[in-house]
Amino acid sequence: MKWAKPIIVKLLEVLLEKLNVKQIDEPMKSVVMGTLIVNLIHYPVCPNPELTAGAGRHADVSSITMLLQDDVGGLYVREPKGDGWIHVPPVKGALVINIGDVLQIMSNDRYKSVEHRVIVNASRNRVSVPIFVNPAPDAVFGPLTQVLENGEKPLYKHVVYSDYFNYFFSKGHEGKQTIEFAKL
Ligand SMILES: O=C(O)CCC(=O)C(=O)O
Ligand SMILES: [Fe+2]
Repeated sequence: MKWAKPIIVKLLEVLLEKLNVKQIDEPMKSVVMGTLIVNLIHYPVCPNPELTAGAGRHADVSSITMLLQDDVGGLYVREPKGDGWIHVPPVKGALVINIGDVLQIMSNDRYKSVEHRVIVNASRNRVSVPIFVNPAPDAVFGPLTQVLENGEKPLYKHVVYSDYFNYFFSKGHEGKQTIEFAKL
């Protein structure tokens, strides 16, 4: 986490600057990076990948997710337009950065969280290490005043992060459905 944190801060600074947030102060920090969670995921080899849920289609409930994947592959993101899936090929030394629902909501849809899924491999085990950059559980987030200052209509209400998180885990993965929880 020591090496990851400065990269996370830099990425968030750049993304938030485009939303007119000049500096990430303590309250903003608690919203965009109040909780950092590292997962170590093992996808066992499976002779019939099409019969197995590696990771069902979902969008992350993070502000951003930073993912290190090994060289097996199997991560797919939804095509921006259409129903297809695009493989995210492993690139040695590269990290995959996902936008999560929290940034989509805060940006009032300027940024879009990416729907993704994982298909397991028929001949090799796969390991991935995502870092979820989440709000603190008690942080309240919604469309930023900086984004709405020109009279733009908010598309989302303000929600407590733990409510959003619990809603996500209360049901199966169903693509980008979770964000409906915060829709106005
Ligand atoms: O294993 C991966 O590549 C992605 C995992 C994932 O999407 C998740 O844990 O939210
Ligand atoms: Fe994910």
